Amino acid sequence: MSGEGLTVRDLRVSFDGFTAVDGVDLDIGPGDLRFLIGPNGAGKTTLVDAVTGLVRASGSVRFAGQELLGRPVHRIARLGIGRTFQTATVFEELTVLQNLDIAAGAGRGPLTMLRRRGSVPEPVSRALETTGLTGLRDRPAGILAHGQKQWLEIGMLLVQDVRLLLLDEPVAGMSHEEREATGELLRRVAEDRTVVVIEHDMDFMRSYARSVSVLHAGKVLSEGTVAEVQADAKVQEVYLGRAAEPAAVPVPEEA
Ligand SMILES: Nc1ncnc2c1ncn2[C@@H]1O[C@H](COP(=O)(O)OP(=O)(O)OP(=O)(O)O)[C@@H](O)[C@H]1O
Repeated sequence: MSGEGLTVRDLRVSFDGFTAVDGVDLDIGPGDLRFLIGPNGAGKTTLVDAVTGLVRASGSVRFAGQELLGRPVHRIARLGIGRTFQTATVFEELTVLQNLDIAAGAGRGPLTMLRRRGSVPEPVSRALETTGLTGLRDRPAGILAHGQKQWLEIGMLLVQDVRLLLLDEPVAGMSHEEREATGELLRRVAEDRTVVVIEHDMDFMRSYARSVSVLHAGKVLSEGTVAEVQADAKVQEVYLGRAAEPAAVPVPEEA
């Protein structure tokens, strides 16, 4: 495994006096596939918003030796940090290839993009292969299945050479097969990048997480391997107290 790690220290985000992220510390090593789980409103998305510059925060967030807090969104992106949202944002009327080419050109001038139009740049063909979309490269993104759109969005981060990917519920609404394919894709991506996944799907988390941080009320409640987190009485209490959300209950496997 290689790549850069993410270090978060005493991260705090407040909205009008309400503290959504309340002194979070995280050490996410290079090549980790870290899942952030926790009940609704725990602060998971706000934490990712803070890392990517979408909300103001205090504390420290360092990636690849650089402090991120205080930088504007585009400068954080330029450091190799990219995210997806719960709804895929691809250009539906353009082909898969065109979507990837535009993403790859995000950091290039229009002349460079014109010169390259005739051939498929190497990072784009690699992203097509990694995401399994090579056979669909000339189809409009609008006809892709839900899962394939999410993979395209991940591919758009890969062609930008994003080193830290932050993915918000990447398997929401996916079929069983799509979930498995996504898990395998994330494993491939994490071979040489750092991946952070916000997730409510506990089966998916159990199958693919290398490490887990459980957030609750803006704080890190528990952290470790899947087995360690599942065995943590504090985690069981938080989830088992939420009978209205049975899908979110991480029942210990060997209990
Ligand atoms: N822009 C905002 N203004 C005010 N409060 C906000 C804002 N964004 C988030 N919050 C609040 O901060 C808390 C954390 O929200 P956040 O979306 O980060 O939780 P989450 O763990 O991602 O939840 P979910 O799993 O439901 O997406 C919630 O109480 C939410 O209502």
